[in-house]
Amino acid sequence: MSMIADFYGGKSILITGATGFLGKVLMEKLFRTSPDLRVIYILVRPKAGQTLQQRVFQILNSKLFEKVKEVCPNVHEKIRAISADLNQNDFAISMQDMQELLSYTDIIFHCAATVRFDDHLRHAVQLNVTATQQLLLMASQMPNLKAFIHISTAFSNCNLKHIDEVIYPCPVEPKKIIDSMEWLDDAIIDEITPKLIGDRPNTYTYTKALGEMVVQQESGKLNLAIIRPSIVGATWQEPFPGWVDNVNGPTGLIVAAGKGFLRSIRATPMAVADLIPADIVVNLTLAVGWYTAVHRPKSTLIYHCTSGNLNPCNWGKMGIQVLATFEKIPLERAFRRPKADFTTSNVTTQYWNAVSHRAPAIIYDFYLRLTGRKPRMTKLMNRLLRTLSMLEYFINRSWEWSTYNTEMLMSKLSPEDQRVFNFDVRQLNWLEYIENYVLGVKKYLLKEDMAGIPEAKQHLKRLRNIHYLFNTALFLIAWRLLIARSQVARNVWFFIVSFCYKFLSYFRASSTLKV
Ligand SMILES: CCCCCCCCCCCCCCCCCCCCCCCC(=O)SCCNC(=O)CCNC(=O)[C@H](O)C(C)(C)COP(=O)(O)OP(=O)(O)OC[C@H]1O[C@@H](n2cnc3c(N)ncnc32)[C@H](O)[C@@H]1OP(=O)(O)O
Ligand SMILES: NC(=O)C1=CN([C@@H]2O[C@H](COP(=O)(O)OP(=O)(O)OC[C@H]3O[C@@H](n4cnc5c(N)ncnc54)[C@H](OP(=O)(O)O)[C@@H]3O)[C@@H](O)[C@H]2O)C=CC1
Repeated sequence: MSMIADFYGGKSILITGATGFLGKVLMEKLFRTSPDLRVIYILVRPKAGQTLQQRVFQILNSKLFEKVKEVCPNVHEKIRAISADLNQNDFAISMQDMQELLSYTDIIFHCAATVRFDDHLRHAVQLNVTATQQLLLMASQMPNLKAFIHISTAFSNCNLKHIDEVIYPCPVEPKKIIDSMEWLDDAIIDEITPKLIGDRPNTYTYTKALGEMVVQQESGKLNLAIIRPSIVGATWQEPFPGWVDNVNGPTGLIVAAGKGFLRSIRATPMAVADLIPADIVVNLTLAVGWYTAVHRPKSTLIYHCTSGNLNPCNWGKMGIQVLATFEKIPLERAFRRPKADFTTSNVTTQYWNAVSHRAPAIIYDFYLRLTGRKPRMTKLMNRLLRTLSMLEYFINRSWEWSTYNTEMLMSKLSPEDQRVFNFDVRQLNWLEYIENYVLGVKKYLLKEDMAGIPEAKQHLKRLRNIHYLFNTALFLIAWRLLIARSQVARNVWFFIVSFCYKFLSYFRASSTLKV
């Protein structure tokens, strides 16, 4: 009997960010392990021409929710999508919906955020700080609320090397930042952004740190906890291995490597790749929700959901395994063969960017133009290089996160809960996980059919032949130009030709003698 699953039975749960990567895995696990929960309220905005209902329908009918439908056939009735935009005052929730949320909510999981690294500070503050503050205000008016779980990031303090499960204050109070965003114009915000974020690499990590401070300021009144996952990757085991549906973090680079766009990346192979599977994050989150509501710790506990100190893997090992998997199971219609390497200096990075990224893109676009098609590769490559430059900060450093609270919580779980809500990253086999991750990228993100593997391998063989042909042609042209211009090259060429001629004459003469 799982105490955690039992706890969520009959409860009304509010999830923000339920349409996101982590939110969907969280919802799936809740429905699968506690099908008798009362309702899950999700705050959703209409997006990309889809209504709320269409968005929910699409999620529930996706591969991710296949198992849920077996254990909870009436899942459609248990999900209540509430129209909300976290950028608006009171989230633009109708009075009636607001009343329902305030009256019934038992637990809140706050996952919504902007995870873009390059977001304008005003927008990042609005979503990651102001919206958190507003949600806390709403929470304080909920008579039945038992726990508020805030999802932050292990990188909110990435300006430090060793990070404990505590809140590190930012120099400027979040309230002051929120106020200033209301009256400062964009130009001034742009000017002060580097000063405000200080030694953090982007507005994302900075605003997530401010969000934590906002949560801490409410800790006297509410029963709160903060979860800090590191780099969230595809699922490890549940509902099945390798599930992933967006390109954030390493996923996009795995796609780019598999399609042959990514040939070199500035990374430190020995740096710790602090990846954490999405299902581990979700299991910890649900265990924290239970523990916070039932045991009501005296202070707001912070839980690091990281892998580095318990079961470290490095980027070198990860990269090699990604490429090894693509050897066996290639992606379809690759641009070039998957073959990438790590570089460590700025000079070599610039060199390989020019030779391995920009030059092939220019040549391919030239070919597209010649064949009457629209060039697109240079644009795509520029975007990839921009993305690489944004991610580089995280793949050239290592951090140490202490995990006392997470380990303490593990020890409080019954053996059954440790099994059903397993967040023990020590049990994870990295090579197996990465292989499943790559497979998941192919199947669930790119929706490629496994039956297409022989054709994909054939395509890679063709690319290899084109590569050899191209290199030979390039060499011959270069050589021809060289001997036209240099006496030394002509002498070398004369020497090689006469040597070959003599060798052939000798070979012919000796074979004639034998006869
Ligand atoms: C020895 C052998 C070596 C072999 C090596 C080869 C193997 C390679 C695999 C291993 C590589 C490991 C790399 C690890 C990278 C680690 C990242 C760590 C990040 C840690 C952050 C902390 C965790 C968090 O808390 S937050 C969650 C993470 N958030 C993000 O990841 C968001 C990042 N994305 C952005 O901020 C933006 O998308 C940005 C700024 C990168 C680009 O913005 P832009 O406006 O230019 O474009 P978009 O419209 O957003 O997208 C354009 C285009 O790019 C695609 N794309 C987006 N993100 C990625 C990505 N991560 N990788 C690749 N491609 C990406 C996107 O889909 C769009 O494509 P279209 O085709 O145009 O639609
Ligand atoms: N992915 C990762 O590697 C990590 C993530 N985290 C944290 O985990 C949480 C979830 O991240 P993840 O699932 O990856 O992110 P996603 O980008 O996949 O999801 C973000 C969610 O927030 C919602 N959202 C954004 N803006 C609004 C808005 N204005 N109104 C309503 N909803 C909005 C999105 O809705 P919509 O679908 O409408 O856009 C989406 O559901 C975040 O707090 C993030 O900081 C922490 C560490 C690592």
